Amino acid sequence: MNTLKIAIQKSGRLNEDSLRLLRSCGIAVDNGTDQLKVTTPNFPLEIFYLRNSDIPQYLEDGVVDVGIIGKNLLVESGSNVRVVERLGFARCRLSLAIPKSAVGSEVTYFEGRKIATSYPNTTSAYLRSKNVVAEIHEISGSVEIAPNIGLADGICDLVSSGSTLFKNNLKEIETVATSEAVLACAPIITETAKEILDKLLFRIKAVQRAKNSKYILLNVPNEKIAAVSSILPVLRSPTVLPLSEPGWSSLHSVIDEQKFWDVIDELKRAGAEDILIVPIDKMVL
Ligand SMILES: Nc1ncnc2c1ncn2[C@@H]1O[C@H](COP(=O)(O)OP(=O)(O)OP(=O)(O)O)[C@@H](O)[C@H]1O
Ligand SMILES: O=P(O)(O)OC[C@H]1O[C@H](OP(=O)(O)OP(=O)(O)O)[C@H](O)[C@@H]1O
Ligand SMILES: [Mg+2]
Repeated sequence: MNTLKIAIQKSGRLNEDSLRLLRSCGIAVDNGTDQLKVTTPNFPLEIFYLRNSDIPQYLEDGVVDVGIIGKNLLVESGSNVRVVERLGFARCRLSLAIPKSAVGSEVTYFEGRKIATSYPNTTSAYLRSKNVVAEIHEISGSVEIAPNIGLADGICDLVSSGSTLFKNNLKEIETVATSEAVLACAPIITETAKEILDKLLFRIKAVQRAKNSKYILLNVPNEKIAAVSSILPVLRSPTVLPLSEPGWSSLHSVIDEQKFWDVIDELKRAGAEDILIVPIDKMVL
């Protein structure tokens, strides 16, 4: 069958955002609560709903062509798998943490001590790179509890808001790696799968670009158009349309949302009024 086989986490932190991404690419997706393998009616995809931790191996073996997983897991599995696109969700970091009451603020704290983690390979590589010799105690979940029950002197685990560390009386001392969800590709895929992947990537990029950009409309007196335009961090020169009120124009353009906040005060000082910022659904350049 001429399809691209894609692995998605069956349930957990990546599931919802992965499905949302495919849907925002115009692909009709079933949520996979009953079936572990579904095809999509309006795009040549075969979706495999799998355990997150199994996806790197399925990719490496070529059972699936691509998969959405956390970069942290790819690094840990050491698999020969290519990242083809960063997806910007499930952002977190793998960090070292120790009890709040412990004296120490860096990795050397762990010299000759015991560290609990679900990421033994990444953790030992980091300790090696820092010339620290520590004992690694591997556990598969609820790692933050380990120091409190005397299982280890500290941990190396994923942190996002930091609330799990806080609740367990731990303090973060060093970031080992940062992570986000990525689209990863098997070492070898067929030409047909590659063509479908290119189409999927084209859509994903259009969606990602749109997410970070906003459509901006503002009114400005004609004599201030040049000044306002020079401040706007836009893709190209803005569209200028006359208002029915003589001497005034409306400026339209696309801007990076973050940059907009940096220049808002300057824009107002230069004469911009009635500023509207509108979301963009898709953006093809
Ligand atoms: N607190 C967090 N904030 C943001 N992203 C996170 C967080 N915790 C984990 N992640 C990311 O989400 C991925 C999936 O985590 P999740 O806890 O859903 O699955 P899991 O328990 O690791 O795997 P499995 O599906 O095999 O049970 C992780 O590999 C990581 O990339
Ligand atoms: O910094 P925070 O926002 O508190 O998030 C960090 C927590 O999230 C993850 O666990 P998860 O909730 O996925 O539980 P799990 O160990 O069962 O996978 C991670 O292992 C941390 O425990
Ligand atoms: Mg988890």
